[in-house]
Amino acid sequence: MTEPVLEILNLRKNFGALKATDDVSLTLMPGEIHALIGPNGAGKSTLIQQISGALTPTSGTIRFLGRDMAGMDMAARARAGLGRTFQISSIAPEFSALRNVILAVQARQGSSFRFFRPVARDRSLIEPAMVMLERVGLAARSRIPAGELSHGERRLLEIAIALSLEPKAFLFDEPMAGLGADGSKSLTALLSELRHVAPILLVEHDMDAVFALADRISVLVYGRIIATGTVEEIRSHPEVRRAYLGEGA
Ligand SMILES: Nc1ncnc2c1ncn2[C@@H]1O[C@H](COP(=O)(O)OP(=O)(O)OP(=O)(O)O)[C@@H](O)[C@H]1O
Repeated sequence: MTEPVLEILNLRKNFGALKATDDVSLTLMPGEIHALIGPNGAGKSTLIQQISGALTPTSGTIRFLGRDMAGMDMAARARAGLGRTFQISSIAPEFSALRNVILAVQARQGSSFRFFRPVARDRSLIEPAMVMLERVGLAARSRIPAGELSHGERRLLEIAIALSLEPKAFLFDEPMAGLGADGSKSLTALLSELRHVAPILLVEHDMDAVFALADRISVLVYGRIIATGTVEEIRSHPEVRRAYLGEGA
């Protein structure tokens, strides 16, 4: 049987009396996009933050590639292959798009032997960095300072940086936020391909994107998962329609 890449078991996070995560169990399987949807305040960010290591669960287990992540901080989880973007921006605005990706490639390769070498002329860093920029469609913008890129382009640059770290799973927290229709469309196409690089746990309010992308959807309401299923199962689920999508959905 195929093992999940990420497995969450009976996770709970209390903020005082508030059960922000209330006995959540879910899996992320190889090759899939698993979308997590729910109304504002349902606990989506709280859940993602526990997976990334920004918040410590009250109880429960998070396993990544079979390993219990309890006690691992955010950096250790990132090194283990948990790729996360959109909440902590890792972009240096004064550096070119290329240089931003080079720094990530260098971090991945380990920089100790390169310390005194001029990074900008090191082909073993430039070539893989350009491959990442090409993959996200930013190759033609490689020389532009990151601070001058559009909002949508910075999203793509964040993905190129995340890709350089060779993730084994992606956590994407509202990647479509603030993008126009064109930006959402191209990011949707990119995420659809990225699932083959590493599976994606996707928190997203843009339901068009969710319905276009998700292999499975879990619906979170008041910290609890009320349903997990395919797009069709979730669209026709009576409790989901009542609690979240509305009867017109
Ligand atoms: N640090 C905190 N201390 C106390 N309560 C918190 C804290 N962080 C979140 N909460 C509460 O936990 C609940 C879940 O919040 P969370 O931000 O995870 O929801 P969300 O589903 O991500 O919402 P949104 O869609 O608006 O981003 C909310 O009631 C929120 O007010």
